[in-house]
Amino acid sequence: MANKPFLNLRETITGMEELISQRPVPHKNKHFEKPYLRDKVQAIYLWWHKPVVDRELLQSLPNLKVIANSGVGMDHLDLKLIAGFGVKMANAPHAVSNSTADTGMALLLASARRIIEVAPNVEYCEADLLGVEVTRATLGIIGMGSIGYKIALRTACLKYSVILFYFFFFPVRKEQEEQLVGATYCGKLESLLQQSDFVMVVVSLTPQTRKLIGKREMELMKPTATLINISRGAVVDQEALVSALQDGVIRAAALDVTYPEPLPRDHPLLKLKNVIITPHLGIKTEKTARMITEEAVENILAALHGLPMPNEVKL
Ligand SMILES: O=C(O)C(=O)CO
Repeated sequence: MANKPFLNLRETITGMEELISQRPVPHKNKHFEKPYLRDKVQAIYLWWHKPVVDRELLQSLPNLKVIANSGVGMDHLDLKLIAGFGVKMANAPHAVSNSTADTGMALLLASARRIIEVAPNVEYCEADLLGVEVTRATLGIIGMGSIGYKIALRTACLKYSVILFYFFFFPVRKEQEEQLVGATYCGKLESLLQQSDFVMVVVSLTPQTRKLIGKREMELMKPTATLINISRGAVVDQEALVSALQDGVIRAAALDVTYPEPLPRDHPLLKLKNVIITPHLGIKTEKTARMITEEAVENILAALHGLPMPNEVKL
């Protein structure tokens, strides 16, 4: 019962099936194979990146006013193209921050204590299964948006020394937030990589952040360091990562994101013991799904009523 309103909302906004017409409209988007009244559609709620928003779709919806994204990352969208059609765009940075930060911390702890590697082994722990300590470790967070901040908050009880590096997407320092979480701003990515025991990647994927962490950056990291990526797979150079993990350049990696998603079954990353890969779990909790929907509805209603949208993405 508790799920019902949420599902109804989602179907009402995304579900073009609800807008029945007798005119079948073929479209390469699965969501649009069913008949619907194109000229009635004023808003789209993108649920886990679907439907694909391309020129063909935008051209087919003459009254579309707003698109609300169900997450914070928007690398799957051509924002210029959307703006060119006069359509407003919103995302959901607040709703996603806690659950994504939890995913990052879960990966960090699981990797530090080799939980996934040893879990199937119910024999008593052998000396060679030693992990690394997280208390008083140095955590480098690359990207201090809403998720980076929540990660820093979570580390306070572990007495981490948190160092931060902002990337292009968040060029403005948030000194008050830094103070609140006791984080030290690090002016150079190189020095963050050199100092950190755990490096957490939380930046958006943009042309500037694609392969931000490559061979050179991994070589700057400590051989005992762990790389955790909860942003987008393409921010890390995966080929360089495979070599770095095979050659002991870094200790381990924990990835919630890869490219492609999912990885082909024979991908070398899936064969390495010092890697944890989860299937882009980031925001996937029931509560977050509801909150994202609420945030999307708020934005959509604001746009349709000509009010300022709380999370408008401005180009
Ligand atoms: O919010 C997003 O875009 C995410 O992918 C979180 O995992």
